Amino acid sequence: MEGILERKDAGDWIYRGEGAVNLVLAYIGSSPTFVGKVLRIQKSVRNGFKCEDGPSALTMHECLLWEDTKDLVSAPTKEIAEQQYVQHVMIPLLGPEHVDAGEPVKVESQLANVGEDIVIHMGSCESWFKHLRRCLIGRFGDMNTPILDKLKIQKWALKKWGIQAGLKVLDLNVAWFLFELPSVEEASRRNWSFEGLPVTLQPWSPSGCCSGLKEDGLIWIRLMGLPAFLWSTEVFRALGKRCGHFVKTNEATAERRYLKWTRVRVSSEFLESVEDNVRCDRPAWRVDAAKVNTLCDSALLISDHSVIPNSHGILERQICVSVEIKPKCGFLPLSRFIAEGNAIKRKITRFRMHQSLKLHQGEISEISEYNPLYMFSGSKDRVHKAIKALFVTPQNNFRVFLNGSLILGGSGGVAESTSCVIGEAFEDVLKCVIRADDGLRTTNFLELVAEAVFESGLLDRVLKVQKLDLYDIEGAIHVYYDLVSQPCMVCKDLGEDKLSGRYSSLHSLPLNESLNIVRDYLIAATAKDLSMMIAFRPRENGDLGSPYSIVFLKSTGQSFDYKASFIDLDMKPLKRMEHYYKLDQKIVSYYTQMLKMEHQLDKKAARIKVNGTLN
Ligand SMILES: O=P(O)(O)O[C@@H]1[C@@H](OP(=O)(O)O)[C@H](OP(=O)(O)O)[C@H](O)[C@H](OP(=O)(O)O)[C@H]1OP(=O)(O)O
Ligand SMILES: Nc1ncnc2c1ncn2[C@@H]1O[C@H](COP(=O)(O)OP(=O)(O)OP(=O)(O)O)[C@@H](O)[C@H]1O
Repeated sequence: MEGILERKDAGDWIYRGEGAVNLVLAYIGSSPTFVGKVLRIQKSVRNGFKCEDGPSALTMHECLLWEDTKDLVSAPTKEIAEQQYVQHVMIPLLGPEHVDAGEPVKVESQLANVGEDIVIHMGSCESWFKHLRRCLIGRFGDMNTPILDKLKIQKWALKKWGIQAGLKVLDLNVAWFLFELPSVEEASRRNWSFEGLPVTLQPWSPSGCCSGLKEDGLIWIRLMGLPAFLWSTEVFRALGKRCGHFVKTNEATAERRYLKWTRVRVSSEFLESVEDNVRCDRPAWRVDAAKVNTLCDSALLISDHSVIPNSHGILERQICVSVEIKPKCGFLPLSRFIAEGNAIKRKITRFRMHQSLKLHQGEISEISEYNPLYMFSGSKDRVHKAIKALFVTPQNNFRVFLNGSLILGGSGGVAESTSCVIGEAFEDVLKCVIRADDGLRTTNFLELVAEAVFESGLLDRVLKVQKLDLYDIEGAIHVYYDLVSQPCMVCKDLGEDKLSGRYSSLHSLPLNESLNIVRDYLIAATAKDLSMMIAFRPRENGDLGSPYSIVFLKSTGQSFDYKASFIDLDMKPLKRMEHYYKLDQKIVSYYTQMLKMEHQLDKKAARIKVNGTLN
């Protein structure tokens, strides 16, 4: 396995799908590190989003909002912030079994002192060794050390070691920092402490690192005991620059299949090449809307949830069919802050109303009969009805994969309604999965999906999280403006006095309550946008113990192992609150106008019927 994905690796990755924010690639190569994984790469919206490596990936107000989740607030990049959000916010709510997140920091601590061996070309690392003689490795506290601010450490080091200039600090990972300094003498003279944490400094010398020369001019380097070194963007950057040529990692490093996700270093050439390769697989409008963000130097490696590995994490040559369901919001809001004119929101689902607007805007060609209230009803029959409606109109809410390849639904976007031809082709492909006569396989398959959705009980959890949105956007938006210390635009537009009007109770909440409301609203927004993937593998007679749940399809007498997972648990940006409010108003106002028009047309038609004229 290569530590950095380079241009030559791009051919091993093929298009799997995409949403508004990420492009997802599936692996078709043979490296054990990547088999059974997908790579999630950030896109940059054409109007300007940049992958920034600032001191925090969050805005000042977001830092305030998530201040109780320290690891999230201190995340240096947007991508790490996403990981931390899944880890610390969504997993506790949805349960760890079905969320693919793990924790990179803790993973390292499990392996502390194991060491990380890589091979580099001897000839190319001379300058690196020279450079390293001027470097110290500092360990601040232990692996439980809260994330430390590199700038603070830099200031501390400058002051303590009396260095005027030439000090560089590299944030290696968690408690580890690499210091490059003009002279290591002053620093290594004695033990130090930083904010009460003991600081251990060690010089990084080749003799301490190398475990022996290889005959072919290659050398093994042990990277200071912590595997995370290899997986740190900064270290890869340093290695790339200073060693020139990174050849491979040792077996143990490569055998990290048990990790649920990892950040992988990617070169911009890899990203550019991948972008070229997959362009023709992407929906044209997605290509126009966003391109791969080649400024990012890492991507997320996540388990491929469309396939089921065996209990040892190995993918077998067995048929695996999977469904992806984006169930959207599963309840009707009750908030007392919903304006009278918007009362329709209490009766009609947001999904249904949004369908009308989407149709009007040409985003879809047909209204879906899918009803999220059925999907979340907890009744098997209704879940079944919901799944059948999704099959008929998959849009971006339903996809089916066979061994990782899309066999139904829209690749990276919205699918047209399922035509007879598509339906027949699907029925045919199901031959290898469902043992039933022609014409019955799709019906049985949809029953299997409904059974698993119902059995798993996962949607109950999702609904609970969605319902954290107690105030509806019509309430939460007022609180938002207070949090960001801006005049409330909603009160202004409504001509309300913020302090004495209908929303004054919201505008006079203590800060901690305001924070809770907006935080819960955003968490609920994630839960309203997530997708669930369920992968099925037929159980053969004699299959012994399996780590997966089992679902029995009565109509065909078949049993299936199934694995259900959530994907797309991204944090929603705080500033999107305004967009949420505007979109909500637009959806409701379009729908109410449409109802009015329909009503008028009905009346007119009734008059024609009675009078036989248009008057
Ligand atoms: O606002 P919605 O309900 O239209 O949801 C958006 C989705 O549209 P949908 O209606 O499901 O087709 C939208 O899906 P598409 O890109 O249209 O497939 C995204 O999921 C978007 O989230 P983000 O921009 O990736 O953070 C979603 O935005 P959020 O509302 O989750 O922020
Ligand atoms: N872990 C995974 N295993 C298998 N397929 C995946 C995985 N993650 C994502 N995909 C596929 O890639 C597609 C896009 O991924 P994802 O939903 O994460 O993108 P996004 O840009 O965050 O989406 P959205 O715009 O909906 O927020 C998914 O619809 C799914 O088909």
